[in-house]
Amino acid sequence: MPIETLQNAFSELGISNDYTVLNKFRQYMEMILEWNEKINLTAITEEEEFIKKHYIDSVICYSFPELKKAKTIIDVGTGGGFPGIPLALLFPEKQFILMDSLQKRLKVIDDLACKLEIKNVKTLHGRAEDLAHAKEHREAYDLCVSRAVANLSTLSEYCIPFIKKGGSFLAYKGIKADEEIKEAQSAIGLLGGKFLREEQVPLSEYDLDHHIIVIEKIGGTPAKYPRKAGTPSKEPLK
Ligand SMILES: C[S@@+](CC[C@H](N)C(=O)[O-])C[C@H]1O[C@@H](n2cnc3c(N)ncnc32)[C@H](O)[C@@H]1O
Repeated sequence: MPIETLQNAFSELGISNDYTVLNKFRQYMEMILEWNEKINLTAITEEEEFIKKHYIDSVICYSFPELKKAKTIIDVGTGGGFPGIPLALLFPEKQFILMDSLQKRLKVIDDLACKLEIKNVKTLHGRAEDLAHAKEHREAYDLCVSRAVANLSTLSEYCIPFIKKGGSFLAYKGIKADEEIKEAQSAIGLLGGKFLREEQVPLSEYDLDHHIIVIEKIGGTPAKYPRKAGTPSKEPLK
C-alpha cells in the first residue's frame, strides 16, 4: 500500500501521521496522475515512486529552522506543485505562493487546491525574471524553495531577489550539489546571499540521494538582478 510508505517516512522525519492530512496527500496524488493523462505534469506515473520522489523528497526539510520560522514561502518553478503542495499540507498556518511560467500547470494546481480545500496556497503565473521585479513580490518572502528548475547560479538569480533580508533559500539538489555550490559561490554573493550549509537528510530505505543547499539572504539584491528573461539561463552569473 503506497500510502504506508509515506506514513513510515513521516514517522522517521518526526511528522505526525494525521489521517486527514494523509488523505489529502493521497487524493492530490490520484488527481495529479489523472490530470497527467491530459497535461504533462510529471514523468512519474507509478504511485510508490510518486510518493518517494515527489512527496518524501519535498518534505525532507520538515525540521529545518528556516522552514519552521517562515510565514510566507514562494516555490519557484513549482510545476505540478513540488515541493510547495506537500509543504503546504504539512504547514497549514503558513502562506505558500506557487509560481511557474507554464499557466496550464498552475490551473491544475488551482483546481486541485480548490477541490481539496488547501486554503494556504495561491498560484502565480510568470517568469521569475519578470516577477522578481514586481514591487509586491520583490524581497517579499521569508523563504524561497525550488526543485529541479536550473543550475544553482541561474536558480539563485531567479530566487534570491524574492527573499526578504534575513530570509532563506532552500535549493533542492542532487549528488552534484558540491560542484554547483563552487560554481555559484560568487553569483550568490552578488545577489545578496550567503551559502550557509548543505544538508543530506538520511532516510533508510528510500534511496533518495538528495541534498538541500541552504542560503541566507544577508543583503539587498542590486536592482539590475534578475537580468532580462532568458539571460540567467543563457549566461549564468560567474
Ligand atoms: C522540471 S520542472 C520541476 C517542477 C517541480 N519543481 C518539481 O520538482 O517537480 C521545472 C519547472 O520550472 C518552470 N520554470 C523554468 N524556468 C522558469 C522561470 N524562469 N520562471 C518560472 N518558472 C520556470 C517550468 O515551467 C517547469 O514547470
